[in-house]
Amino acid sequence: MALNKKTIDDINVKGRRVLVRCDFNVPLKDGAITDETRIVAALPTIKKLMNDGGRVILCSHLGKVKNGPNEGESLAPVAKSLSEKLGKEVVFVSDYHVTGEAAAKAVEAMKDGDVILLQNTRFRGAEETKNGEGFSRELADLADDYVCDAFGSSHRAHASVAGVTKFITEKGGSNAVGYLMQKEIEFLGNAVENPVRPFVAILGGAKVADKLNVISNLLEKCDTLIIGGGMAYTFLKAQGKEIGNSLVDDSKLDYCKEMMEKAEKLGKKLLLPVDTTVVSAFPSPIDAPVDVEYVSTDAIPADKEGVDIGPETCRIYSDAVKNAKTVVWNGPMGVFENPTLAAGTIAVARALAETDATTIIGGGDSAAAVNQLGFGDKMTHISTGGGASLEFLEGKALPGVVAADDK
Ligand SMILES: Nc1ncnc2c1ncn2[C@@H]1O[C@H](COP(=O)(O)OP(=O)(O)O)[C@@H](O)[C@H]1O
Ligand SMILES: O=C(OP(=O)(O)O)[C@H](O)COP(=O)(O)O
Repeated sequence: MALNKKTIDDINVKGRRVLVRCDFNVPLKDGAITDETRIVAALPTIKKLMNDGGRVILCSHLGKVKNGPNEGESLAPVAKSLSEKLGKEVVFVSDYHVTGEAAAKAVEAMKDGDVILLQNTRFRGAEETKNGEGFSRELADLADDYVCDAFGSSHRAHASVAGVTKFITEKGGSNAVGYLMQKEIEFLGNAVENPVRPFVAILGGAKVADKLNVISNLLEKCDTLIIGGGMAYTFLKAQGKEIGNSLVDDSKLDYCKEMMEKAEKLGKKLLLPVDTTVVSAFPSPIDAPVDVEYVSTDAIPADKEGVDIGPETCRIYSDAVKNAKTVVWNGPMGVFENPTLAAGTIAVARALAETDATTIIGGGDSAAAVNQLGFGDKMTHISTGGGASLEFLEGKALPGVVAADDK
């Protein structure tokens, strides 16, 4: 699938300041990066721009930043990892203002081929997430050209993904996409344009509100839709079941009912867990020892929380992917970070590893899960985007792609 957008092969960056939006939203534990997939995936674009003599200004978000700027969501560990991987110091601008005086000074000191990393763009709050013109302009002021290589964030119309391009254009610069964007879109486009059937989609994880929305379009494309993880309980509640303290989006109960009706009307299989692993309290820290019970989804105790699919559901879901020819999976089946709650995610990962289907895994945590559990090299493609790959598969335009200049 050809992407009719300007790419980094179409621009000459020698001596120019190039702002590069990456998706460095990596999982962290005690300040250490637990999965570097997204960093490794960004390297080809960064190296190309360095080798061409560009002055590479990297930016990204990390986490949701719900309580304002904080060291726990600083990009400092990413700068360290990048420096090691590039064999050259990546200067980290730790200023929480992201585009302040410190950033301007660091940019001014750059020589051709240098790389710096700005602080977490979400430290600017709604200015970033509401695509604010002021912050977009400040970002553009730091650079001559802009490159979007943040595939995992390309479904977000945020200042550093979309808004910034308007001001780069105003000053006569180029807005291009990087190699990772090209690679992801070409691969996903080819795999799902005419998917080899049966086509099974598997959804899980914790970003319930976001991901419930993709189901309507996905049902039209796939043959079977499997729901696990934190996504499942809103469906179960919509069926009138008790879900205890499990994750839920109460505003989506009617929507879930509609989706179950839609699946039936279209003759598509929509699989929900028949049993679930429950705990009395969510483990803290997440990998702390925990006592579990396995219960039918018809009998979840009101004071318990569902944190993984149960053993019978593992069998049903593994069976459901056996004869698939294309599988797209986004979102872990349970709280896989805890070894006691990883069984569902392991079962599905193993089932995918054993099929001869084209298997596409999307999402930061899903990629981390598959890699940590040792199935990474058994999958056809591990996408750096979860929500982004789902929206792309739905056929939606991605703001990060739309904002790039046409060829
Ligand atoms: N039943 C559940 N309850 C709470 N959290 C869950 C549940 N199942 C999975 N999760 C969590 O979902 C997170 C991943 O969700 P998400 O960000 O949507 O996936 P991805 O990054 O792959 O797109 C993991 O941290 C995992 O612990
Ligand atoms: O991790 C991400 O998405 P994903 O969990 O869907 O893979 C991206 O970095 C986007 O992050 P966001 O969902 O906080 O905007």
